[in-house]
Amino acid sequence: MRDQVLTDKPIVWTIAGSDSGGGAGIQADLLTFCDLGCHGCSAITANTAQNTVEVAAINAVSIEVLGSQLRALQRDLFPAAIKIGLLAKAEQVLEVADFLQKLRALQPVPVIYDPVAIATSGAGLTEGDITAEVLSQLLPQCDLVTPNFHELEWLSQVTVKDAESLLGAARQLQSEGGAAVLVTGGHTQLRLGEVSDLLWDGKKADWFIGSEVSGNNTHGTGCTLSSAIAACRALGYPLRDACVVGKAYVQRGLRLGANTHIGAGAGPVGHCGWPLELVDFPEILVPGEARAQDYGLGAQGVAQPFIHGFAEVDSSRMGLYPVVDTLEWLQRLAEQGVRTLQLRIKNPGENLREQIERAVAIGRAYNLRLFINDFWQLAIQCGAYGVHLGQEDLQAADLAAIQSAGLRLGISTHGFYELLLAYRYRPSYLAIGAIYATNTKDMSDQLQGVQKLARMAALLPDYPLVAIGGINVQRAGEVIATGVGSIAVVSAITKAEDYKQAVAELNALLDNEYAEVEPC
Ligand SMILES: Cc1ncc(COP(=O)(O)OP(=O)(O)O)c(N)n1
Ligand SMILES: Cc1ncsc1CCOP(=O)(O)O
Ligand SMILES: [Mg+2]
Repeated sequence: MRDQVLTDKPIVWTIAGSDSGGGAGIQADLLTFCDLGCHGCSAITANTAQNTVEVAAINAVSIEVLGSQLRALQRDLFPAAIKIGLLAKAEQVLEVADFLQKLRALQPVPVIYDPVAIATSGAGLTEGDITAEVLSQLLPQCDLVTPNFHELEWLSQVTVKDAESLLGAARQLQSEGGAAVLVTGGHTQLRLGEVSDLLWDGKKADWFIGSEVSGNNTHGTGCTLSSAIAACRALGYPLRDACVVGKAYVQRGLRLGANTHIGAGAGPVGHCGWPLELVDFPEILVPGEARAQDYGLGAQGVAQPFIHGFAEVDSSRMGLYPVVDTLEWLQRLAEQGVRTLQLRIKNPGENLREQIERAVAIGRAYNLRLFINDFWQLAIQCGAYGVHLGQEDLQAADLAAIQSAGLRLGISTHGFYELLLAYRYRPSYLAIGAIYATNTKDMSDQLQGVQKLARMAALLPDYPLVAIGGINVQRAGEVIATGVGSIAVVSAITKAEDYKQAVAELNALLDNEYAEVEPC
């Protein structure tokens, strides 16, 4: 069992400077990798002499020393992701860029670069200027670069004075090197009390809004953030999920580490395990909300006013939730006592309205929680119990109309980022998928797995959550154990040899879990 756990750990490298004070650099990176379930390896670029109040020396290593570490790692410990921190001179930048180019030709590896070059005091940390080498050689080998405001100004050559110029600088940097840009807001607040990061990936801008934590233990936050993002990428999380979890990990370290006393100056940020509490996660800014203007999102055309708070479902545990495409299935399953159902018609004929009207009538007759997938206008017109919408539908649908008609709203999500984004609308439930591979719909690039589901479900313990995708009688137990109150299934019922037995077995698993959670 122990071996199994160890071999399952993804390998993450940090190419960075050692901080003799133990708060930043390699030391912070390895603590982060370990906390987030990865095996950390290191290639040291400089043996810095520092404590919590001063950087006394940098002590860059030679190209030979740096290169020999990288080559030794490559021979035996191929990385699932790489974090780069302090590169102390131009030759090091070129050595690492060249190495990465060859390594990534063998196999794609996500690379996250935290451009550490200026200390908080303003002192340069490099021997000479490395700007040209970073821009022309290193950034093209990186997937993400995580500058703070000063580093953004340095690399983009754009003066940052507000949200608009910040986005302009991020766009400039991204277009230059090709890497996505996450601008960290720890040093400058655009809104009082908020510490917000901007992600620009070349297509879309996202603001992740965190709340300020009072306290002086902030040393190593940039290193920790970029390492946490690298760890999450190694775990297979897409970029946005990795950024959101990384920010939450740092926030948790700031919050729980605020009262430790280490050194006379800025103490190290805490390393406190996987973030499982919603309080540490950023809010994702939604266009149309009041503060969007302060983050430069006010001028983007006519944003839909931000609508939140939809009619509630009567229980956070909606239980077994079959998703079916005919009225016959609705009728059959209602007769079996199933209470939560969805009508999901993907090839509508001319009688769509009539089908929805009849579905609503069945729903009323059996007192169902019946959700209509996609067709929200017809659902409103027919007086349905609720509608289910995907992420893309959120932009197109008239949420105000759904809300004012009193319909419940369920929203699909595929990871932390979408979960947090959809949660801002306070829908009636949030669906998470696909948990496993499924033949019902191509979800191959959006598989979540049970461990990630459990981590997402932990954030919203009392909120109605639905898991979907590849769930069957064999797998339902471990899904229900994550704490979700509902499992949505298609083929486990519609393709079952005996659908009545499938309903009974899935219900028994749900009842069993609920009985264990709720003492009578
Ligand atoms: C309960 C539940 N969860 C997710 C989905 C998927 O909805 P969506 O993302 O809109 O995709 P389609 O179902 O329209 O293909 C769902 N239908 N139900
Ligand atoms: C509609 C949908 N959305 C995410 S997975 C999925 C299909 C689930 O079907 P099955 O239960 O047969 O895997
Ligand atoms: Mg849909």
